[in-house]
Amino acid sequence: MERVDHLAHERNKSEFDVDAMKIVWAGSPHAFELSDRISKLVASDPGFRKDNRTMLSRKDLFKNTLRKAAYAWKTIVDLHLSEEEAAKLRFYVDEPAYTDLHWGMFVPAIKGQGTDEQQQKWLPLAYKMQIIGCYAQTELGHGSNVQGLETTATFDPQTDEFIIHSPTLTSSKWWPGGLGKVATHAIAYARLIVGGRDYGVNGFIVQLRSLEDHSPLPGITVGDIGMKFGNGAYNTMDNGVLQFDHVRIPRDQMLMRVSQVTREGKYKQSDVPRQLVYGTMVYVRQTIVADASCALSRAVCIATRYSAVRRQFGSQNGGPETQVIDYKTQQSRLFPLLASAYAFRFIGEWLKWLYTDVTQRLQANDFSTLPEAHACTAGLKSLTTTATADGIEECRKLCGGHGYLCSSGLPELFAVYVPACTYEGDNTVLLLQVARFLMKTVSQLGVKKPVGTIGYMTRVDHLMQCRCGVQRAEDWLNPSALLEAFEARAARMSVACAQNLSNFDNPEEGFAELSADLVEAAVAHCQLIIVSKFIEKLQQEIPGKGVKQQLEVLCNIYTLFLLHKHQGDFLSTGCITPKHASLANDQLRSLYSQVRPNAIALVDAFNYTDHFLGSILGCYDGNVYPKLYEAAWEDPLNDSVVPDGYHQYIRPLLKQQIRTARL
Ligand SMILES: CC(C)(COP(=O)(O)OP(=O)(O)OC[C@H]1O[C@@H](n2cnc3c(N)ncnc32)[C@H](O)[C@@H]1OP(=O)(O)O)[C@@H](O)C(=O)NCCC(=O)NCCSC(=O)CCCC(=O)O
Ligand SMILES: Cc1cc2nc3c(=O)[nH]c(=O)nc-3n(C[C@H](O)[C@H](O)[C@H](O)COP(=O)(O)OP(=O)(O)OC[C@H]3O[C@@H](n4cnc5c(N)ncnc54)[C@H](O)[C@@H]3O)c2cc1C
Repeated sequence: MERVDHLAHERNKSEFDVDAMKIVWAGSPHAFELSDRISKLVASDPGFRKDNRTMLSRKDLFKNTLRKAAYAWKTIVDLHLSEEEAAKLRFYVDEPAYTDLHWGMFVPAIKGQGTDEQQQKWLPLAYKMQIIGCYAQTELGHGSNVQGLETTATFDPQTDEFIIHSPTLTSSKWWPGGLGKVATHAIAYARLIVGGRDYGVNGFIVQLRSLEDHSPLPGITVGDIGMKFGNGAYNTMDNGVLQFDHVRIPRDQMLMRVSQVTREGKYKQSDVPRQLVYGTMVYVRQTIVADASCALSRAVCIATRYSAVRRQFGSQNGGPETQVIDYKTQQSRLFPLLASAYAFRFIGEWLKWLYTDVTQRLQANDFSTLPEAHACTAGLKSLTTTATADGIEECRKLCGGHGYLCSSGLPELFAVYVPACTYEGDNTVLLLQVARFLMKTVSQLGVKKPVGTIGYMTRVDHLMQCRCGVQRAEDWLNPSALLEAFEARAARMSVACAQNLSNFDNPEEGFAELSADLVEAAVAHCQLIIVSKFIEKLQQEIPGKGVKQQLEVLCNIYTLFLLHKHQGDFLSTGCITPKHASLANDQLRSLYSQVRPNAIALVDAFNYTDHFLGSILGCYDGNVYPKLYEAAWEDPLNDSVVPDGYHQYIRPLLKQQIRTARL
């Protein structure tokens, strides 16, 4: 049967080179080729089928995930895939699994916190998957408060071992992915006790299960913590519970890059900052920012394509009804999300650069940029995951009733994504870290020159009193006007918090009292980072017909949408007047019209296969209705026309004879 492209008329409207945009989205021609090849490989292999996920019981679902993970590994080995290709393959398999924690946290923790000898011993085993690791930090009683962890690692000088112990119920490890049913080893975080003294939390490599029969080793109690939110979704992951009963490990299984315990039982601190114990979290937060654009763009792709297919109202003289994408309300909800997906893509790229830079500096014993890297990764992780989780849910609503069907892909995408607001640092807790960094910067103004993303604070005197020069709606397209408004807002909110804080005798009490305002100041600062990096990106040369123009439109939409949404901040800090706000809104409306003919091509540029999207509403050819109709009949409930339970529960009801006055 000939395949009809129901969105061809939309694709013909586009005003830019989609293939060139695909390369910008991927990051480079190499990255594009890699993604394109591996995504097609996964999509064409029935071994990676995922359309039945939401209908499986937890046990079947989990076993199927184990099968897929093993199959993915076999594919990687058989095809001799490189590390980069293997990571892409796991990404396109698109199913949370123990391997995420093995590759994403266990390996990086050993790399970041292990000594050279420890890396040489453990990494080859991990790379070959002869051991499978997880990252066991969080406990039943404490997740955010890492310093409050209760598990102990007590040095025994007699045997040259650490005794790992869970002294209370609340000290049980709780949540680590891969721990529940799979991991053979964990990086367990525990309080280091040497000679009766508590040296704070450190990482230890602990074997949990036998490498012969997978049974827990003596002293280890381990299991899964139970069903989580949504069908399918994150239930493919075995988040686990773990208790240690005086488990002994050799001394050299303490990760010793940051601090060491000698054979004689002496504690020694390296000359690297103690905060490096938290280094794995900085790394993972950076990857979460990069992933946010993937999840959001996926939802946006589904909602945009479906909005062009779906028609409601507005038919005249028997002509077709209006495509819902033509409603300004639909555009004002959808296009800022499209723009955010691009903005997050570029901020993810930039953050990766920042992370690489800080890692190289750390290796050369330059620790100066670590606080900024921590603030950026924490703040941007918080901002992008919150916006993405909210954005996916908005996309579901943008798809009306059909968005609520699992076959739209959106419920599962939301359920998989939403814990990103919590894991790897609760989003509010992380913004408070940014706020601490901001307050420290303001308090040191005049003493220490702010640099990098906080560099705008060098112009604080100007930013505190500058006036917005916008006179016509088009003036809002001027990057300097936009940047100055965002810088002034961020600076004024931080300075106001610092001034309020100075009224408290006890700074910690003040910080707690003002924490809601501090979080808002942190948001303003992080939004400024995203806006300024998007603008910087556009100062580079970007090849391809019309590509740069499209990105300029998206950058302006992202920025003016934020200004519109947070106009309370801009107005109350006096950065803009109501007139400026209204001009920004006029400009935003006109930008929506400019993006409209290009909307489908802009989501095509993500280059997602139908397999990866996993959505009938978002399929490339837009042939939504026949596919929805067919899929309904695939549901196991439709296996028989008369449902199981009819004879037990429906027929007796229909046949009952009740004689009462009322009935
Ligand atoms: C909230 C904090 C940051 C607070 O820690 P604290 O020790 O009380 O810190 P403090 O006194 O405020 O600060 C001490 C100091 O440490 C700095 N700092 C804090 N974190 C980092 C870091 N990551 N890198 C570099 N520096 C860091 C702070 O800025 C402070 O610096 P300062 O003293 O001001 O110079 C921390 O404990 C934390 O990170 N909590 C969140 C826990 C978390 O993220 N857990 C992740 C578990 S793994 C996971 O969820 C896996 C995800 C699963 C998946 O991907 O599938
Ligand atoms: C799906 C999933 C996977 C996970 N995987 C892992 C893993 O592999 N390994 C691992 O070790 N952990 C893992 N975790 C645990 C995760 O890192 C923690 O849940 C997370 O860090 C949040 O900590 P918490 O649960 O203690 O939240 P809490 O800190 O108890 O948060 C509860 C509420 O208190 C607020 N709050 C807390 N502290 C403050 C404060 N100082 N000021 C103001 N408000 C505050 C928070 O904002 C939140 O609203 C996972 C969690 C999930 C959901």
